[in-house]
Amino acid sequence: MIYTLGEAVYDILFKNNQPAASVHGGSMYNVAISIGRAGKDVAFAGFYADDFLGNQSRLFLQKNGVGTDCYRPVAKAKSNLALAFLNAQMVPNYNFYRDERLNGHPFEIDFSNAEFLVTGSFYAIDDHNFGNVLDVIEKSRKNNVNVVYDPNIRSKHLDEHPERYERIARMIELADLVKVSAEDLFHITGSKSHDDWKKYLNKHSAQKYILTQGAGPVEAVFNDEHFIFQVPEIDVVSSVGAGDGFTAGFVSYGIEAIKNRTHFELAIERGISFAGAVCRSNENYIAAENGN
Ligand SMILES: Nc1ncnc2c1ncn2[C@@H]1O[C@H](COP(=O)(O)OP(=O)(O)O)[C@@H](O)[C@H]1O
Ligand SMILES: O=C(O)C[C@@H](O)[C@H](O)C(=O)COP(=O)(O)O
Repeated sequence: MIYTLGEAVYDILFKNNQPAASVHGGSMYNVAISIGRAGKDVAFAGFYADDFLGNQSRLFLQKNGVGTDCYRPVAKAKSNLALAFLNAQMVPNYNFYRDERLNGHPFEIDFSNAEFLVTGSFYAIDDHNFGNVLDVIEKSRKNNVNVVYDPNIRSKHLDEHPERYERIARMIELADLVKVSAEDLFHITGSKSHDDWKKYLNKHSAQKYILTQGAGPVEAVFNDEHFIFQVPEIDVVSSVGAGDGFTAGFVSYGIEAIKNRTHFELAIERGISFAGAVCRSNENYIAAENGN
C-alpha cells in the first residue's frame, strides 16, 4: 500500500487568460489518482470540505481506485481553489484560495501494510500542519515505511518565512527519497547553480534524490552514484501535475525502486513516462489506459 498525504485543491486552468479546464488537484491528490489508475494499492490521507466540490473530490478518488478511509470531511469548510494561469509553454503560475478550517487536523493512519508514504508541498510546511505531518513521518520511519518528500514550492510560500526553510530542511533530512524540481531548488536556495543545489542537498543528508527540470534532463543520485536521463520531446497540453505524475510513476514501480540501483533507474524511466502522459492532457494525472 502507498499512502499519499496532503491537500485537495480544485484547479481551474486558464489558457490565454480564459478558463480552459478544471480538475481535482493538489500535488499529493494528483499522485494518488495516477497510482490508482496504474492499478496499484493506494490511499489518500487528508481533509476535505463537506461541500459539493469536496464530496466530488472523494468520489473521484474512489472512482479511480484510491482508498479514502483516511480522507476526512470537515464540516462548514469550503473547498480550496487554485487558479492556474498557463503560459505559452503551458507552465502554470498559481493563485491559491484556501480555507484555514481544513488545516491543523491530526492523522490516523495504519501503516501495517504500507510500503511508501509520499508527502510534501505547502500543506506539509504550513504552521498548522507541520507538527501533524512530522508525527506521521516519524511513525512511518518506525514502521519501516519509505518516506518520499517533494517540496513542490511556489515562491510566495517562502517569502519572509524563515521557519519554512527550516521545515523543508527537516523533511529532507527525514526522507528516504527526495523528489525535487529545479524550480523548488531555486526558491529554496535562491541560486540557479547546480553546485549550490548539490551542496544544499548534501548538507541535509539527502542520499537518494531525483531532480526534474521540465523539458531538461532528470538528474538523480543513488548513494554515491549520479545518473542523467534525457526527457523525450512532447507537445505539452498542460504541465500541471507533471512532477506529481513523475512521483506516481516512480513509487508505483514498487519498493525495489529505492532499494536497488538498477530498479532505481527503471523506476525513474517509468516516472518520466508517467510525467509525459500527464503533460499530454489537461488532466493532472495519467489517463486510465496509460496505467501499465
Ligand atoms: N515541456 C516538457 N517537455 C517534456 N517533458 C516535460 C515537460 N515539462 C515537464 N515534463 C516532464 O515532467 C517532469 C516533471 O516536470 P517539472 O516541471 O520538472 O516538475 P513540476 O511539475 O514538479 O514543476 C519532467 O522531468 C519531464 O519528465
Ligand atoms: O498543490 C499545488 O501546489 C498546486 C495544485 O493545485 C496542482 O494540482 C499541483 O500540485 C501541480 O503540481 P506539479 O506536479 O508541481 O505541477
